Amino acid sequence: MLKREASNFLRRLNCAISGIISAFKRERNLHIQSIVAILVIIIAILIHVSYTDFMIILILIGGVISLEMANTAVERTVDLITEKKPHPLAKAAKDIAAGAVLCFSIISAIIGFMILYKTLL
Ligand SMILES: Nc1ncnc2c1ncn2[C@@H]1O[C@H](COP(=O)(O)OP(=O)(O)OP(=O)(O)O)[C@@H](O)[C@H]1O
Repeated sequence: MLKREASNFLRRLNCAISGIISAFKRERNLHIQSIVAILVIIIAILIHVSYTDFMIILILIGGVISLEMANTAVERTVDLITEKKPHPLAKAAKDIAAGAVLCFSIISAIIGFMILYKTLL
């Protein structure tokens, strides 16, 4: 029983890792966001942000990257269903998913600058 649970967990973990690899292979936005994330982490370390601020930065980075991956999943599902034929609902679904990433990215950038400003003051 426990062995089956463990094997199911490993199978799901393997699927999730495949999903991450698949998204990173094809999504240019994820490459850009990852480079920005690495730069932000390096700057945060160099200017000695507080432990709490560093955790906030990690949550924001995780949020942006996770939302981008969810956006990618929406895009691929829409393409699968519509076979890339134009449809107003397909447009709405993709635009709303992209809007969610934009909202969180803007909030993250604002919080990032607030942390930078507070730390350098
Ligand atoms: N089937 C469709 N019907 C109507 N409009 C669509 C459709 N597919 C895409 N669009 C419009 O084109 C825009 C770009 O779509 P696309 O699938 O190229 O996504 P993207 O945001 O450029 O992401 P990526 O380049 O990573 O695939 C969407 O945001 C949407 O407004």
